[in-house]
Amino acid sequence: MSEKVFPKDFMWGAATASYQIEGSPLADGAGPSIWHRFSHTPGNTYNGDTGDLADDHYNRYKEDIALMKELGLKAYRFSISWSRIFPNGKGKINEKGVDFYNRLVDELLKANITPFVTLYHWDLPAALQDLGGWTNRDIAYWYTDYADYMFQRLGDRVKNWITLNEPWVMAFVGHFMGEHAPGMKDLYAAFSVVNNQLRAHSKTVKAFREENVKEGKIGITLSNTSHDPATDSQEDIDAARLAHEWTNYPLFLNPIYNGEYPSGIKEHASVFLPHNYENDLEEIKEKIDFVGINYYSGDLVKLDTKSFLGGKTVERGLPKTEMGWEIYPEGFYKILKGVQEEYNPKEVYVTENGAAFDDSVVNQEVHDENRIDYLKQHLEQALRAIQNGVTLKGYFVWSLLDNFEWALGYSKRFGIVYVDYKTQKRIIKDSGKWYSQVIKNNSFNF
Ligand SMILES: N#[N+]C[C@@H]1[C@@H](O)[C@H](O)[C@@H](O)[C@@H]2O[C@H]12
Repeated sequence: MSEKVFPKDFMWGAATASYQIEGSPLADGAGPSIWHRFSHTPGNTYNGDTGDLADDHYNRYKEDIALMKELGLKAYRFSISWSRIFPNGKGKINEKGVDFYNRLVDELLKANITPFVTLYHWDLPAALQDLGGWTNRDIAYWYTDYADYMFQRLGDRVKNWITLNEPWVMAFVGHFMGEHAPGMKDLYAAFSVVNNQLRAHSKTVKAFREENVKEGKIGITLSNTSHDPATDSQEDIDAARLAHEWTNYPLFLNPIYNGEYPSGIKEHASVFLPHNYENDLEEIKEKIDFVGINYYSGDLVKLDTKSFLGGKTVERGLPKTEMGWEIYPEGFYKILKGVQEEYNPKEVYVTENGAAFDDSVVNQEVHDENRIDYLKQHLEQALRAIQNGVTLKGYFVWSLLDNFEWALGYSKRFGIVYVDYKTQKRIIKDSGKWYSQVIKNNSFNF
């Protein structure tokens, strides 16, 4: 057995998102989000599940923060529901919505837990969707006004800000595949959403600098799947590279760091980018303080001229999680090493990593050895990345609690804490107890 020791002050945390855990989506003057609308539309979610109750975190946040303290979390990543603050997305402010997040932040600080706030985790105010949502160029102003208002209200206590969560998923799963809110199936719309999210992100970074949030840092969280070529043929190598540029961090970091879309996207997909997008690139190029990396799995990519951007994924035959995703820890290292080599961010945080398994309660315990194994294997790769020059400063496990897994509803459990949705009872899983020891020792045995 070898002990894997992390750097001193490594930021150990857990992550959640507003619509996935809070419940009470319309409480105290909040407006509906596109996920409230989407989940209440029959056929859109597993079993017709909605976020109406979820983990009832809106009412149980103190209990959940006590759990975080018991686990010994150093940090907690959560998102703000835009439509609690601006019920119509802009204009009238809902003070009771602001008050909830003020109380949440104050309770975290009382527990000596550092808040990491995600300003947008997919729950757009429905009123803005009625104006075109992320396909409307004006969203960049609406979003920046919302973000700037949050800097003003919480910036005295919240020092770590994430503008957008997984903008690729928002753009393509929500606007091309139609499987997430708002349920569109339009590739041109999806690419305009990419561009408008980048415009909104960079305008917000500028607003953040102007607000001069003392000791504040701002970044973006990006989804990633490790894509390797299925064979060593040049066509598969090219297809894998293109899949990487399209679905992973380059699609957003290349404009942010280099002021242009990745070369493969310009060559093979520029027709889908908005007219005159080039005029936005100078403004989009705006320094950020950290990059958030989300990672779950990897795949192999093979040339397939019938697929978008000419690549289809094939499997390695590895063990899978309940999501049907192959468990590929090596890919975690490749993504972390890759982002450092390609963009050299000042700081990197793993803002999500975790797994869904078929958890069951036995005598009020949850023995999820498979999740412990998944976390061990991935943390080993995270440490390897640090030892190989990656400026990795922290790790947020996804997720603190079992929660609403979007279109899959409550059928998938990612938490290190089990939630009985009927009774709202929380049970710390064996993985939560294991993770708590990792945090306490800043190390683990492998
Ligand atoms: N699926 N899955 C789990 C997890 C999802 O629950 C998060 O909300 C997203 O940020 C990201 O997709 C990852």
